[in-house]
Amino acid sequence: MSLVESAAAASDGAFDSIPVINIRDASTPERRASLAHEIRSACINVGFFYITGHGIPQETIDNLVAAMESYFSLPLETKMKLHHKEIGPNFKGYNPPLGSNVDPANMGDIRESFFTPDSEELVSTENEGAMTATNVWPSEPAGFRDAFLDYFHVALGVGRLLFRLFALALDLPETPRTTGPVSDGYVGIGAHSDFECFAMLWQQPDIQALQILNSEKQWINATPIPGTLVINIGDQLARWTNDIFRSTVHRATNRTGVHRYSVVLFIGSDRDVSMEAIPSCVSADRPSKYETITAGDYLAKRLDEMYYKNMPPA
Ligand SMILES: O=C(O)CCC(=O)C(=O)O
Ligand SMILES: [Fe+2]
Repeated sequence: MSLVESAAAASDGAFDSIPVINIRDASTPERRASLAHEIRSACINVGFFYITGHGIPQETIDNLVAAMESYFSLPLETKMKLHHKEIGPNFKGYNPPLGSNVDPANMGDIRESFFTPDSEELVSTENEGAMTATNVWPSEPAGFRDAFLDYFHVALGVGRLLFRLFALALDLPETPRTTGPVSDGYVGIGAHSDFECFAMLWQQPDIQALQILNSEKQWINATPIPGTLVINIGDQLARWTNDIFRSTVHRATNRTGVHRYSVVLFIGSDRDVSMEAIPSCVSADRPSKYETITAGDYLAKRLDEMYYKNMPPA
């Protein structure tokens, strides 16, 4: 079936569960084709899936979570010394509770976070706009940077494999070169779709917080499954696929009274890539929905809304 036909035959987002896909064995073209088939169905129907068999050692995750626990339990004044809005416009550093508001219907996102946006070898230290320029690291705890980069390097390998599988799921060559009961108000992070191609989320076991919205306007729990990462499609990939791959709205709220940690790695397209619908995702019945924009300009616009424009008056 073509992509457009698969999309027309799909369930139209009335999902009630999130698929689990084991990516452990992706070494042969046959296995990758079979994984791509599963991923295609998950992306068309849900926009979210869990992966098992990702190969990120538990110790790497444990070290990162321990570093996060030490960092986030520092006094607010210490963390505020690296407030990203003071450092500059490029989203590097600490983001305090209520420092963002992703859903303009809300008053603010309660979660706090730290932006460590890029691998030091990969990212340009030039100021080229949102999420570029030199990384910022807290001076304590001492192991924060190493713990983060250890996780980042392994997780990026998983992200690169997923990119190949997404390409296969879109009938493209594996290595394409593209030219072109929660109350509202304050929640951990309000209802939103992600901005980049896809996100890879490690979430703390035992705490239910992440929920994803289906077409019936029901919130479906993305309950933590130990040993998995949650993968979800973001808006860049939805634009490329003319919404055949679903960028599903989600939110996270922790009402347990116990701290919850999550690690989100957003995998996006290079900044200068122009995001135009893939031809196989467009037909007479399904005209192209989005204007063409570069990935960098799109990301900058969305970040500006979330961290500045949507903020309620102080
Ligand atoms: O913490 C979570 O479970 C989700 C966070 C999220 O959706 C985001 O940072 O975009
Ligand atoms: Fe998100």
